[in-house]
Amino acid sequence: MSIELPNRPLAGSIEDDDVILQATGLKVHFHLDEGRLKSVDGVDLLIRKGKTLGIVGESGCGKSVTSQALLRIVPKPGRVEGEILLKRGGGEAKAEVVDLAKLDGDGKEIRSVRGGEIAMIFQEPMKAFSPIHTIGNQIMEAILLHRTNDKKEAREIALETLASVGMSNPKQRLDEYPHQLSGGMRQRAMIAMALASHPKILIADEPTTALDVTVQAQVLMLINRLKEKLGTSVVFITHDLGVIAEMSDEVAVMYLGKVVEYTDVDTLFYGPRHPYTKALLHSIPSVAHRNARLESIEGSVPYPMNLPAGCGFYSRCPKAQAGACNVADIPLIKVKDNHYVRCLFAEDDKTGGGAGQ
Ligand SMILES: Nc1ncnc2c1ncn2[C@@H]1O[C@H](COP(=O)(O)OP(=O)(O)OP(=O)(O)O)[C@@H](O)[C@H]1O
Repeated sequence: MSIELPNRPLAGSIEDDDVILQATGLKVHFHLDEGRLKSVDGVDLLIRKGKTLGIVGESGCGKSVTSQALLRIVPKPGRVEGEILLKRGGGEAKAEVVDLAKLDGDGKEIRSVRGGEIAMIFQEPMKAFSPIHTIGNQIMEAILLHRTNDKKEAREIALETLASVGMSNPKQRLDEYPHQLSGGMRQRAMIAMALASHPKILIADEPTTALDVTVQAQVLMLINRLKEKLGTSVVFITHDLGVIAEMSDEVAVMYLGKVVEYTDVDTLFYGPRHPYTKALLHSIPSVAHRNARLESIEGSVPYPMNLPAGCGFYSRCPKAQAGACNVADIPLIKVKDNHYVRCLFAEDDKTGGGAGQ
């Protein structure tokens, strides 16, 4: 497939060696009887080799639908538009760039990408497993599909993978059913299944939200360790900025279907520019300000249908100016190298006001 390479809305593109996926102008609109629901509305993302891109924002801002779009598993009547350029192959052969947005969502090619180049883990592992097959058979199925035709070898790889995610008694687990495992162990088994096919990209959508704090910390550590060892790129989706700090190299802050701030993790915490990012940061407890009152962001994320013109954060923003912010869509503005902000006043405030202030 020949593809015209896009311009560079962010610091880099699929032409760069370290970029494995580039989404440009990604939209997911649900065409409902009541109107068009714009869940994702013009998102640009870069996934770099061996790095973690964190996607953060409140409930309903479009994080999960963005990840569904990357795998082309958006439920009907959702429609994916824009470009999702993925490098496939590599190694001996030259990598081929494929636009996942143009593929048939049920076709052979996207099915080989799912669980091949890109794997996904969710909050609820029961969604990933069939209750009627053993853990071993399900992990082996992924291996037989993407790595080897030899059943004996596939069983050995499944065993190794289960051991590598810290599963106790991995040999016994192979023959157990998902309901026989604890929540934390099921999460590990799902990570093993996702990694068994050696994906280039692992998408983790709130994988630890349902776990207790200790198990959560173990699973996060495990993902970071495996990322280092295997060089996997990770897209980590969460509403929790503490988790973002621990996991991410770069961060996209989403609000109402759009990326409102995009930068490296240090800049996000120590020099945020978007009023929404600042509000999010002020709503988490910090060790330095343990006694300070926590601010919550007033109001809620509007429903993404029949939205008025202008900035999506207008109705909740302390800096909003009528006649400026509510007139036309606000572009993502580059404020410095690898720091992009969707706010007309991003350049005014160079002091940041983040977690370190
Ligand atoms: N299948 C669907 N049909 C119609 N609307 C949907 C569908 N899935 C999501 N939406 C809507 O799209 C918007 C974005 O949803 P999404 O699940 O991506 O948000 P999110 O940021 O992941 O939130 P959460 O953290 O609660 O999962 C929401 O307004 C949601 O109601």
